[in-house]
Amino acid sequence: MTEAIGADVHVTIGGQPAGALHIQDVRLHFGGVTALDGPSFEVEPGEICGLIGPNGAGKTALFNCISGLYRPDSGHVLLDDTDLLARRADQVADIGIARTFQNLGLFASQSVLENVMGGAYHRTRSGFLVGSLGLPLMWREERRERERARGILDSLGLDHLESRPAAGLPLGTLKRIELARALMVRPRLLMLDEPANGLILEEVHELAGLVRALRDEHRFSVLLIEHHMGMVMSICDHLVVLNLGRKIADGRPGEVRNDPAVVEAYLGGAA
Ligand SMILES: Nc1ncnc2c1ncn2[C@@H]1O[C@H](COP(=O)(O)OP(=O)(O)OP(=O)(O)O)[C@@H](O)[C@H]1O
Repeated sequence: MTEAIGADVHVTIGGQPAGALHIQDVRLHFGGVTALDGPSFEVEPGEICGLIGPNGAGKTALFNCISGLYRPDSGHVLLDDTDLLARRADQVADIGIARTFQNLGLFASQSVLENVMGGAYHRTRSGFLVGSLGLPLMWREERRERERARGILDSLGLDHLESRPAAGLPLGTLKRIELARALMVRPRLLMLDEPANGLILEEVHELAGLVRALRDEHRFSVLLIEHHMGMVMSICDHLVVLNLGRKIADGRPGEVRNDPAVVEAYLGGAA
């Protein structure tokens, strides 16, 4: 079980204005497989946009294009006016893009605090390893980020776990640790890849409330891949539906929910 989190979450993550994400005609092939067949859409600053669709629709492929892990064959991906396709995966955090992974990206043997601090690695001039050699500037950087990580853990009700290794902690707790690590980026756009996967219903409700509370307080934009329709419908302002690499719907959740193409491609199949 995860600890109860109220809707009133206060986290010191530092303010950066939310970014608008522009996806324009993105195409990506793997040999003969078309992963992305030209979807275009916008995520407005501060909105929670759900990216849904059946298995193999291209959702994770698009996440990987945004976060620099895949290079599309053509198209444009921008955060405000910054061209993300000109950046490497290790550079996108610098402009305020944070993501979580479908299968968790935590280091099992590291402590919870070390895992969360890893989210700020890009911010330090040296990296924490050099800092541990004792150079004063690096040491101050590390201490500053350590305090920020502690503040975020505290706000998410995880502070009592900071010295524990990630290994062996319940899945719901690990998901929140990953979220804490993403917050260390001071996100302008937070990308969540199936955060509810594997959680029990009560944990999904808690997570949904937490994501919305964080967005309400910090006004970052959220792009959410999620198969759990209860979570999607309860927190998304906007939905984009992919099927076979193409966008088949784009609009408010209530409208998209009843779109015949969506019912046919995805929601109907899941019902
Ligand atoms: N690295 C890769 N190599 C080859 N094919 C890939 C690769 N990544 C994705 N694909 C293919 O691209 C298509 C889209 O996959 P993707 O993982 O983006 O779907 P998805 O919508 O995230 O599905 P799911 O909901 O199951 O996670 C699929 O046909 C997949 O097999």
